[in-house]
Amino acid sequence: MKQVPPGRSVEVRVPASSANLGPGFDSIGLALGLWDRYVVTTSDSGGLSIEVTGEGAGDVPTDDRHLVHSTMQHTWGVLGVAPPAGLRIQATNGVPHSRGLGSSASAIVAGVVAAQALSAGLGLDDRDEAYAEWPAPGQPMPVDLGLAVHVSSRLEGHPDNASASVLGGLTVSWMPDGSGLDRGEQTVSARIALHRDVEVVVFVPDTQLATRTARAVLPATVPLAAAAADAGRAALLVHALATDPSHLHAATRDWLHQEARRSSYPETMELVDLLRSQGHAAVVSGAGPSVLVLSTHGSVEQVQAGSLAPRWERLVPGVPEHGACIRVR
Ligand SMILES: Nc1ncnc2c1ncn2[C@@H]1O[C@H](COP(=O)(O)OP(=O)(O)O)[C@@H](O)[C@H]1O
Ligand SMILES: N[C@@H](CCOP(=O)(O)O)C(=O)O
Repeated sequence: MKQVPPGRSVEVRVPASSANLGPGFDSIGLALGLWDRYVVTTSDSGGLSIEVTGEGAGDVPTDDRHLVHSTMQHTWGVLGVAPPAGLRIQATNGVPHSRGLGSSASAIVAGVVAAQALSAGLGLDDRDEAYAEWPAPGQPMPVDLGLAVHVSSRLEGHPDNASASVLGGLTVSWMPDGSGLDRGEQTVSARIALHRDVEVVVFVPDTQLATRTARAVLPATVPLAAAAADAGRAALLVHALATDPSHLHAATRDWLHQEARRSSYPETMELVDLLRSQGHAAVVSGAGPSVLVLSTHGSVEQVQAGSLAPRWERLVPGVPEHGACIRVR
């Protein structure tokens, strides 16, 4: 088996994401302009070194349990290459953890694309011909984004966050035969151009909620009427985001997951209810507890938390056109 060579270094930047956007549960995602940055370097001396600054510093493990590291090992297994003898990961994290902003997906995507990039030129596929020589520092390093969507979605367990972090912008993801993530199907994503007027506001609380905990309260089955209503609104949501933002308020109604999780994030729903009563297209961001408002450039200043403001940090992060970026160091 070929081994990832020593002496390679890449810089990887990956954006946050907001999943669901109301009715698009487990399928629709939007990249947000909050970024994690990693420098990943291989060496010929054994051992692992991980340094973390920013979000998660002091909380995430800095040994082989670190999510970026474990994801890289998994990805090298998928690619059929042996890991390098030594690995250094320097993380500067800007994506808040356990706030419904896709931090775990960002970390997983970083691990997948870093592993792909560092294995370039090993003759693993046709694309590799171009990397017979390791590129000069500063060069962008393209990777197979379709593979990145698939591998990161399977590791994350749902494709909405990971797809947006890989591709940027607005994404809709699905499994071609519809039988779910746990049977090995390829995950596919469509990248949809956002209407130029769309702008987003995010309200981030101090409190955290693990996605696993928020998923545990969801029912295994839902009434047909709820599924039908969400399907219609999800279709309208794509139209509203791509073509006609005047429909955003109606398009962000959801009957599948937000009410079922209300007791997990009462303050989140209090803010969602307040903003929606004022006509803003507010939703729970991912599994919460952050709140996302889909607005327009002209209306964004009107999107305020009012009397609830002290509990929330208000951000206008922008929606990046591109997702994960990889450069040679
Ligand atoms: N950049 C990162 N580096 C290492 N671990 C991370 C990173 N981001 C997230 N994680 C792990 O993922 C957990 C949060 O994941 P999750 O509950 O899915 O919330 P989120 O909505 O932020 O994705 C963190 O507690 C941490 O264990
Ligand atoms: N579709 C998922 C999205 C979870 O997003 P996160 O950012 O909270 O991890 C869900 O709603 O469970």
